[in-house]
Amino acid sequence: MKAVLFDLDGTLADTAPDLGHALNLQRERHGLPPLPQETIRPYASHGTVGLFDIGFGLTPQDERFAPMREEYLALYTANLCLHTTLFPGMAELLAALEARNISWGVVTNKPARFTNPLLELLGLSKRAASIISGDTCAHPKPHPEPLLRAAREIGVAPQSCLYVGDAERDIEAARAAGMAALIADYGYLGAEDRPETWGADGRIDTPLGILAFLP
Ligand SMILES: O=C(O)COP(=O)(O)O
Ligand SMILES: [Mg+2]
Repeated sequence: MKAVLFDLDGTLADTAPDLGHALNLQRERHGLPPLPQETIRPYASHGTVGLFDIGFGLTPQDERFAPMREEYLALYTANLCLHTTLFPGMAELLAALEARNISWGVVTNKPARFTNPLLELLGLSKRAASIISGDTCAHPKPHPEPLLRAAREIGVAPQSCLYVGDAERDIEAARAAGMAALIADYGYLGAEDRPETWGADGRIDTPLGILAFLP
């Protein structure tokens, strides 16, 4: 393994508190009471499609979806990093990778207008060897293109990359890209998720667990 690539929401950083905060601000605007964070958390790796399902019972086919999404994204922009932190152990893991000369990068479905400022606020922009967002390539995950783009930018073969994610589309994308894949069990898995059927190479319950899969 020459590089480790991370999903962002639910794998690298615990973004659910701020995603949920913005959702509750929007619910308040629409006369609805706040939802508990535990209710929102399992939807936090599924973008506005997931958040609007739990927050407003809206699907992308609904004509209210697009204007509501704009309103939500403005609220999230204004509150991007109030409560967001790296998951416990992640800072130590990144330092351990750098000490071993293993490159690391981020491949997320989050749009770049959020990914880039967030990684800057977390102090990671200059350390990441590649940062690929949901709108960097023509197709987001589960398409392999964003993962292949990251490997190309880092200058390593896909077969030498390990991808870590917390949603089925992450593992699907890694498989399709020819990369090894780990499931972050500490992320935003939902009650209906069946991670044992996703075909991953392993599961970790803490970021430092990744080290066991590296040379
Ligand atoms: O914002 C999203 O759609 C999910 O982001 P993730 O791919 O980093 O989990
Ligand atoms: Mg995720």
